[in-house]
Amino acid sequence: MVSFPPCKINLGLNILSKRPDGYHNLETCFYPIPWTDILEVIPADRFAFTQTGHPVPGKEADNLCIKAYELLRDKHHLPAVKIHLHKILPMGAGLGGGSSDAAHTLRLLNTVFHLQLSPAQLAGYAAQLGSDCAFFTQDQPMLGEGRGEVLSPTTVTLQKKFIVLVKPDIHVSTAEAYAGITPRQPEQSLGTLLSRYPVEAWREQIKNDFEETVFKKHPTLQSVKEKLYASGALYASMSGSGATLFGIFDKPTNLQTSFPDMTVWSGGI
Ligand SMILES: C[C@](O)(CO)[C@H](O)COP(=O)(O)OP(=O)(O)OC[C@H]1O[C@@H](n2ccc(N)nc2=O)[C@H](O)[C@@H]1O
Ligand SMILES: Nc1ncnc2c1ncn2[C@@H]1O[C@H](COP(=O)(O)OP(=O)(O)OP(=O)(O)O)[C@@H](O)[C@H]1O
Repeated sequence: MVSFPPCKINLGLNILSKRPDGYHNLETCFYPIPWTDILEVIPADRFAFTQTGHPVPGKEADNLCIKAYELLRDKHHLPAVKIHLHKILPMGAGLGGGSSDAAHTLRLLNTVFHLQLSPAQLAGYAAQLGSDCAFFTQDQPMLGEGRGEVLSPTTVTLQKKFIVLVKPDIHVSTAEAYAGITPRQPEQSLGTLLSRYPVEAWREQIKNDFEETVFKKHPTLQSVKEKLYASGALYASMSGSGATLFGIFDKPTNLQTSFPDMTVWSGGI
């Protein structure tokens, strides 16, 4: 069985406090974007993992698809499978591609082997694989709290809008980005702000707390954001801990020629 793990953008990202377990409490709105990897899981005589497309850095055994399989195999006595991942999404990009692959491996295993795991059980397993993973057990925008795994529905919608993602050739480590932050409680919750204002007004209201320190270290990212606004974006921001910037537009917009040496994706929602 095949699935298409999508990526996400973060509409706003407030880092609220540091936790005793070393993670940070945050609030964000995860929004799914239909730019995807391709993932196949089929029953097999022996376990095998193959991978094409962009090479995934690190040891193969650390691939989140394998970690996801091992997690469910140990709990539910799964038979062997063959997993194939075709990697399209940029990595270390703030788009959560690896997290999505992990969650979609769980979802495929649930379906292929009729495990009948509930959405809550799937989200619980996913959260063991990474803070962003639980979100990808859902297919709609969600508010994320806790370390990102406490999810609740939101009415925020970007329907009929167009998104441009720009990924410069810069890598930002998530752990390092968190280490550069001084957490603080915002005056108004992100959920309230997102529902109260139209996209055009978010520029003054909604922010990503990582931008200040990450932009200081990589000024190119600030200039990409400015160029997105200059190109007509209603709202532009960095996603996650970077380095992808996104712009939300009223009409189809293709900016590859504006960012010739960067990876650009654009599409409707
Ligand atoms: C930046 C975001 O993408 C926003 O959605 C996420 O918070 C990152 O989530 P993720 O990549 O799934 O993160 P994990 O793999 O769980 O953690 C990577 C590292 O990021 C830091 N981390 C992550 C999430 C969180 N709420 N607080 C943290 O401090 C920790 O140092 C952790 O060791
Ligand atoms: N299936 C996978 N796809 C991508 N990366 C993977 C995968 N499995 C493990 N990884 C490791 O995870 C790292 C981060 O990948 P990912 O695509 O999740 O980054 P990201 O978009 O920055 O995530 P986030 O938004 O959570 O910060 C990679 O550099 C790689 O070493």
